Amino acid sequence: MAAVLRRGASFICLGSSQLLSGGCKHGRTCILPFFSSNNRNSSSSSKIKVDLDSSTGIAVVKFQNPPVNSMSLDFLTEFVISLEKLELDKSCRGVILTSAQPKIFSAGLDILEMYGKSPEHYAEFWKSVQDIWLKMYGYRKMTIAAINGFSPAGGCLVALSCDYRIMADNPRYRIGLNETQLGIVAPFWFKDTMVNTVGHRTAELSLQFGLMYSPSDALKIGLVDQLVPEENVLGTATETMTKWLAIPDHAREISKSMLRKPTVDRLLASRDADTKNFVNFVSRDSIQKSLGLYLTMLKERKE
Ligand SMILES: CCCCCCCCCCCCC/C=C/C(=O)SCCNC(=O)CCNC(=O)[C@H](O)C(C)(C)COP(=O)(O)OP(=O)(O)OC[C@H]1O[C@@H](n2cnc3c(N)ncnc32)[C@H](O)[C@@H]1OP(=O)(O)O
Repeated sequence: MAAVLRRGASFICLGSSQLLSGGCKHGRTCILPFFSSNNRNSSSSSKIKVDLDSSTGIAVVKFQNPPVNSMSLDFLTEFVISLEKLELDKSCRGVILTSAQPKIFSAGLDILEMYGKSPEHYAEFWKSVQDIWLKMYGYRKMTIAAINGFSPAGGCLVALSCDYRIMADNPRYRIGLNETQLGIVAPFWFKDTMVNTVGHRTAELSLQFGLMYSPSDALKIGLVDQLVPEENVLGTATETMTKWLAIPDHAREISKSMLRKPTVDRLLASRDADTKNFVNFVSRDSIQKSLGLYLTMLKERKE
């Protein structure tokens, strides 16, 4: 398995062992072109666009998986590769996640990856969901979610896994872990991430009802840290990142690790069991029926 990277005008082919240390450990082929000019490095796979300004150390990672940035297996693979590459890049100190799609940060996991597929496919998909959360929640560099639209379920998890969340103050947007509304269950590590952010009681209400919060309600419960006018989301995220980067990296990193490592270790200790649980759960006829009804509902809403 090889990945082809292009730096400036040259192409580099990487074998899987290099990918383990330098980027992809997922055994999937990826093509990530790089264009350098002055202090900026831009790379764009089909679903993730990375723009790194090495003079500030800030990378902007944009989701570009229209129409709704649903997190398919391909999306998750490209996403984790981009984060791994940035983590290894010494010129990068902080990463801002945002969406290239209007009005949607991410619609969460791609439901089609959990519907009507084989157990082997479900297992592969779930491992990629675990990978992205493990990468993000334990990420060594500073991360900010610049939430410029709807952010249900997996989209909310990605935002929760960042160190700081800035959301567009648009009363139409919603964010939350709405899994129960689909007839499915947020796994324990989604729950842990929520509890660590908003506290146990709020998480109890939030997860059981599958609550989706308006930006102002999300701010009240601490699900997001700051609201700004929609057009200022990315600018504010960049200013905020600059303030965080005034803290020495090693001190911030160790503090983050002390707080988050026990939560990460819990999944690491039970990844296989968690995957089996997911496959068994999602393969049930009743769960497939719920997901099918939900997909139909999404389509009929438009008619
Ligand atoms: C013993 C028990 C142990 C328990 C063990 C636990 C096991 C674990 C269980 C499983 C856990 C899974 C965790 C799941 C996490 C998730 O993320 S699930 C996904 C949740 N997401 C949603 O509910 C969002 C649904 N989408 C929307 O609400 C809206 O689309 C939107 C985001 C608000 C955007 O609205 P709008 O702009 O109006 O666009 P639409 O017209 O609705 O959508 C456009 C097309 O996109 C399709 N689509 C939307 N979301 C998804 C999605 N998440 N996946 C796949 N496809 C999606 C939508 O159907 C439209 O399709 P077309 O009609 O074909 O155009």
